[in-house]
Amino acid sequence: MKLDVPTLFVAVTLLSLLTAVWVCVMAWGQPSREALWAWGAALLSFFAGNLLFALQGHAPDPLPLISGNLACAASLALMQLALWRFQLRKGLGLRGLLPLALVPLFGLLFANQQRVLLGLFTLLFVVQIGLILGALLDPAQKQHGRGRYILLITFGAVELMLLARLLAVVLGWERVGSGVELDQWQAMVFIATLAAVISVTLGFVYMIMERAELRNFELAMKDMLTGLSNRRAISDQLHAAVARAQRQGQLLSVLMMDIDHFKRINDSYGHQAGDRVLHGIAQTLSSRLRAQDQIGRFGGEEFLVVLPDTGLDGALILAEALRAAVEATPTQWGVHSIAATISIGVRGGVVTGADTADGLVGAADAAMYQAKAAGRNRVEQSSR
Ligand SMILES: Nc1nc2c(ncn2[C@@H]2O[C@H](COP(=O)(O)OP(=O)(O)OP(=O)(O)O)[C@@H](O)[C@H]2O)c(=O)[nH]1
Repeated sequence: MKLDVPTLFVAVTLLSLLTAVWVCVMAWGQPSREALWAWGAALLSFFAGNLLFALQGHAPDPLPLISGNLACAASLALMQLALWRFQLRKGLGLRGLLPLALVPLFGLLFANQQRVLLGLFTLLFVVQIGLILGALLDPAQKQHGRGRYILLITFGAVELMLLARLLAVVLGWERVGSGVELDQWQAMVFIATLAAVISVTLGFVYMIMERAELRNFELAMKDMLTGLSNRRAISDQLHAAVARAQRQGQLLSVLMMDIDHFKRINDSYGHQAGDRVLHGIAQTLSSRLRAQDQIGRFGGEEFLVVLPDTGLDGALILAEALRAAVEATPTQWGVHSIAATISIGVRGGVVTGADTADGLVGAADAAMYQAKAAGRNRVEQSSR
């Protein structure tokens, strides 16, 4: 394959500029705009690097080499910054930009030794990409999604290529020319670099889209105060559980619970303290449920628990354990320790074809009101 190097250069340069501009446009008004702007700046820096490398032969050596590598190091530093911003880490400080100072320093020290310069710049990029890979693999970050895998695979491949190049330079296999003319081999490296830049950009944009999607899903299905499923989500889960239990003739229990005298807590300690109590009780309840059980905030201070494969006896035992756990776990609010109790209504047993999700909730709700009437902080079962 014969590559027309000047045409290739124009294509690659234009494409990198266009990608940079579109990423900056995409950043407009986005919640993750800081990260996207940093990424856009990284692409612009990569574009500038291409232009500077092209000055080889037209500007005194090793100026194009040093300035081009400086722009590439800046591009990697900005990608690292973008990732840091995406991961919401506290400030990158000047650490991420430190490697940039090394480029002119190497240039001054080894101006006439192209091989040493090439080796040092390659080593610098290996370290920079290593830091990016480290951030992507950091177990302290809750990371998942396909975008991250695209970044890991691409940066991983580039890191291997750079390590191979470093070895070739050290062993003297890599031909270090005057750099005046781009040869076919350099043109291939050029294309591979552009492909990698486009690939990591797609991965990064995809990561941001995945996060926005997750956030929308959480807003639609989660109760923001307690972190539990909201009314819509727990109702959907109950409908699905009822349909499954009816199909398979299985047991299903439903618990409706309500915090006792919650108004008094709000009136005595304030609404914020009430919110904290709600959150604390939600934690106490959800930490005691099995993985297959579902819990949601059904109303202001009401929770609904759905227990698949559970008959009345098992549900009553669990309800009593939950009641006792809430009673034994007061919420700390400043110097105050706020005690709270809950009343629970239980409806459990085999689900028949005549049962509906609303009917089960109504029965558990009626039992819960019996518990209130009988003195609160207790469990009652439905007679229906
Ligand atoms: N802090 C806070 N309070 C809430 C929230 N949602 C509902 N409430 C309050 O919960 C209280 C419920 O009061 P009531 O329905 O009278 O019931 P209660 O005081 O718990 O009394 P019983 O249920 O009869 O034991 C009201 O004061 C609501 O304002 C919330 O998200 N945060």
